[in-house]
Amino acid sequence: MADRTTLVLASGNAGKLREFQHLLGPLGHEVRPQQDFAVTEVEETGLTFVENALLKAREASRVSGFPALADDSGLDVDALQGAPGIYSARFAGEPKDDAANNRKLLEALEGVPEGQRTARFWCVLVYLRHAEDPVPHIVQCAWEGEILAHPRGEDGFGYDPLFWVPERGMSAAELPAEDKNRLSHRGRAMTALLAQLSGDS
Ligand SMILES: O=c1nc[nH]c2c1ncn2[C@H]1C[C@H](O)[C@@H](COP(=O)(O)OP(=O)(O)OP(=O)(O)O)O1
Ligand SMILES: [Mg+2]
Repeated sequence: MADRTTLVLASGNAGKLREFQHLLGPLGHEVRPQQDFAVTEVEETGLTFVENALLKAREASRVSGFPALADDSGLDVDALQGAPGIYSARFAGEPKDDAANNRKLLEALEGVPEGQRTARFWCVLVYLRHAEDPVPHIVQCAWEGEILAHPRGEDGFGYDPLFWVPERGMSAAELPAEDKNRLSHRGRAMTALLAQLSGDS
């Protein structure tokens, strides 16, 4: 990514937008939400995070004419054999609802004791220089944690209130934004993507 790139974030998620602006703004990059260009949500028909991220990035770049960054992410819970996984955003059905998803996750894990509630967030980032870019930059990162029995904290988004961060002894929704950005699946994936892109124009 060149110095001071303007890119479109191929996401309708305000929580992701906040985190990417925090990660990329200080480096001089302008992160514009896809809503600025009237990009509408694509159907996430892939069977993997990477396929879904590619679909989102391609559409946002096609419509906006800018390089696009897409994030497809989700929660992988061991006791649920990897669910909700790529279906995390709609775990409790349509329309997407974080509170309903969190309730459904707690129900699904009822009776599962501490120690067997291990989980991880996955984040797959795709960067396309243009809509027909045949060589997308792709990174995949996980963030290990455990699913709490009760929500804690007010910050973040999505499943953050139920995601225990062992290395910090608090939930992801209790972590200061700066710390979440440094530790999280998304923060570390962005760092890895920037490393991959350095030297690229
Ligand atoms: O740091 C996170 N903290 C809490 N929850 C998170 C995080 N990262 C992903 N998640 C959850 C939210 C959503 O339930 C799913 C992502 O689904 P995903 O399709 O990638 O995003 P989305 O539909 O909200 O927005 P969009 O597709 O427009 O980018 O995983
Ligand atoms: Mg989505």
